[in-house]
Amino acid sequence: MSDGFVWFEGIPFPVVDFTPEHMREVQENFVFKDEDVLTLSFPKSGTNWLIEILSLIFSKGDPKWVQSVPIWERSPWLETMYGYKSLKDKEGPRFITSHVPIHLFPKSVFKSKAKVIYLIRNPRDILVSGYFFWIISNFVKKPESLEQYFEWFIQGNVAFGSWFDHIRGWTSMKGKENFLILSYEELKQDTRSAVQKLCQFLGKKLEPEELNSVLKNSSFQVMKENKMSNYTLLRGWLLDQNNGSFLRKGISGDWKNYFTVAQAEVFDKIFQEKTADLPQELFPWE
Ligand SMILES: Nc1ncnc2c1ncn2[C@@H]1O[C@H](COP(=O)(O)O)[C@@H](OP(=O)(O)O)[C@H]1O
Ligand SMILES: CCc1ccc(OS(=O)(=O)O)cc1
Repeated sequence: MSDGFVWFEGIPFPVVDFTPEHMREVQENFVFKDEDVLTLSFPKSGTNWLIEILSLIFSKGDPKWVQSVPIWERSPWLETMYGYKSLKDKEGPRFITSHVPIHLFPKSVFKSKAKVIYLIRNPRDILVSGYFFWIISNFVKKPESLEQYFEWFIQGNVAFGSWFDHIRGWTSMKGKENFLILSYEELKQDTRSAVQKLCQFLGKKLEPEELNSVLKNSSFQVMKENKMSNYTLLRGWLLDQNNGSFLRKGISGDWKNYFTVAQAEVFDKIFQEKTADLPQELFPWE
């Protein structure tokens, strides 16, 4: 640890439960199984919403599991020491979460038939969401202002590095049979259709009332009140005791309330430069 991050291969990671040695161990030794379901994202893309939906799909809409087991135990965060320990010898199908960029990820995933879901979100909303989350967190460098965090974000000096590199890396898997790209925006716009798409990808069939229960129990309001999913259990340790909320607004386009006109222009320019050669259908918000 040096400046509020742990650095591994030139990329900043959180300081709690991460070490470079451990990151190397995960990269070299974690073995994926064909039955695994892997949620991948850049932080603040709606990762925990997707985990809640997956938990409910596999429970056929029964909320018992999401109401009794913390979200980080249901789909542990692979690159943390805690997550790796709980996952590596676990029997049966596993839910696994990761924010690691593709070039530092365990190679075994590319040989397995594990179902991989990459969640993407407008990076402007990720930036704003990240700013409000990291200022109430105690495990990454805290920005002093949104202006400062804006600079860090476009330079890639935030937890897990550059959003642009992250999506370029992972979306190169587009088209593989076991790889699904889903956006926060499509989840928000038509949650029912997005959940049906997930079910199809996962080979799961839900009855209409089971689907309704998935939608109800993964809704923003219900998740915000579920202490197994709203991260209030970590208050006073990884999160500030009284400030802010993990489930903050849960909307698309909130960046418009925070970016100045100049920041919006700078971001547009960088976005265009860095994504010009990528399939534009990856970015449904543009
Ligand atoms: N059920 C839900 N519906 C909509 N957004 C949700 C949600 N659960 C979490 N989110 C949003 O997802 C973001 C967190 O993402 P992650 O899980 O990757 O850290 C937060 O965004 P905001 O800060 O914009 O509200 C949070 O509010
Ligand atoms: C407090 C542990 C925690 C919770 C949620 C996080 O968000 S994200 O998964 O990185 O987007 C990070 C850490």
